[in-house]
Amino acid sequence: MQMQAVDGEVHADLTLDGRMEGAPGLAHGGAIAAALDDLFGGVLVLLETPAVTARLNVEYRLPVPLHTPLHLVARCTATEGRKLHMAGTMSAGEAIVAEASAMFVRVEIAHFEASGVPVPDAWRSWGGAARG
Ligand SMILES: CCCCCCCC/C=C\CCCCCCCC(=O)SCCNC(=O)CCNC(=O)[C@H](O)C(C)(C)COP(=O)(O)OP(=O)(O)OC[C@H]1O[C@@H](n2cnc3c(N)ncnc32)[C@H](O)[C@@H]1OP(=O)(O)O
Repeated sequence: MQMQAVDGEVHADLTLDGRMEGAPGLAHGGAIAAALDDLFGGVLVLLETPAVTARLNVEYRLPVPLHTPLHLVARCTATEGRKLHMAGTMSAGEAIVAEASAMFVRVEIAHFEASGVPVPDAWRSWGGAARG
């Protein structure tokens, strides 16, 4: 998913296809949640903060059709120690089809390095969990 930073928010355009089908012709709720969670990952890049999803809440407002352009927007609404609160929307045209809120928790880069797969070099200059 291609993301763009606009005025402190992260925007993305996405069209879901048959691989993301739930009910016939409609997007699977898990795909909608994954897209919004991924977008919150983009907010972390904007903030240069390594963190992970601790809690994700999705409100499914309308069925999401496949093969239809969707617009997603996310931002960080508050920080509280290691906790980052996120909010985002997915829209089809003028209609908001899903809204998400999430709590991320800042971690050290070592959290990701534990997988054994190298992290991007840029992440090493970011502030980790110790940052206030
Ligand atoms: C991931 C990318 C990051 C870098 C950015 C690059 C972006 C690149 C762009 C795009 C790439 C794609 C990026 C995708 C993005 C999606 C993100 C994911 O999918 S992340 C995978 C799913 N999430 C996990 O795997 C977490 C698993 N959980 C943990 O590792 C731990 O539980 C962790 C770190 C969340 C907390 O563990 P503790 O031991 O470090 O800290 P404790 O003391 O337990 O919690 C700290 C505070 O948070 C609260 N807390 C923790 N979990 C909570 C929960 N589930 N609900 C409510 N509060 C919770 C606690 O009560 C505590 O609060 P008090 O400080 O006491 O006030």
